[in-house]
Amino acid sequence: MILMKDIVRDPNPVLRKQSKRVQFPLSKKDQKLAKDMMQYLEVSQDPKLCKRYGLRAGVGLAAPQVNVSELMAAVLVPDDNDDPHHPQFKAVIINPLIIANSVQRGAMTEGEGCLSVDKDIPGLVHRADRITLQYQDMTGKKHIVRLKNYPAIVCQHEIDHLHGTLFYDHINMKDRFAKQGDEVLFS
Ligand SMILES: CNC(=O)c1cccc(C)c1Nc1nc(N2CCN(c3ccccc3Cl)CC2)nc(N2CSC[C@H]2C(=O)NC)n1
Ligand code: NI
Repeated sequence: MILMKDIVRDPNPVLRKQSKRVQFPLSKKDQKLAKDMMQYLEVSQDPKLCKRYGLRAGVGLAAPQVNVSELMAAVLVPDDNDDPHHPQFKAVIINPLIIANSVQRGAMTEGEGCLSVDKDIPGLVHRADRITLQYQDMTGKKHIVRLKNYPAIVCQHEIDHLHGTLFYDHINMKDRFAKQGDEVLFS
């Protein structure tokens, strides 16, 4: 089970490395990693279990955050009314590729948090509002999905981790909450 002690913190250089492609069929190690990362998100989103294991709640976790420089991340974006049975987007995304970005930009009004960044870094994190994401699932099957708003933001945040980018790299430090043109803001 992944616990907070297993999560690498900024400025550990592993968070700035380029991850390597994952080969199929998945090794036993990669299968366990994928399951453990998704389990972390599920446990962290259950208030009782989150408290019991001393976790920080998250909707995304990337392999470099647990010290594995591979192109793999788990994403679990719950449904708005927090219905655990119908998440907005739930997937282990392997060798992900953003194959299209909307011109329209988007950002979360409250900014972003990251399990690997202990301090709060306020500011709008400017991203594409919609993306077309290609990834392989744990069986190696290729998927192409179109995402917008929260799920799109989370996937961009996690895919950034795979290429050594952290969310605050996208904040305009001179004017942290300045909108970029007709950027969509949502909470
Ligand atoms: C500095 N201001 C802020 O952080 C921030 C502040 C307010 C609102 C938002 C929306 C903010 N932003 C933000 N909030 C989240 N959570 C909201 C709470 N939630 C959660 C909490 C409890 C149970 C279940 C769940 Cl679901 C877990 C996820 N997550 C992310 N990110 C950025 S993309 C990856 C994702 C991530 O998992 N980070 C650890 N950003
Ligand atoms: Ni993060």
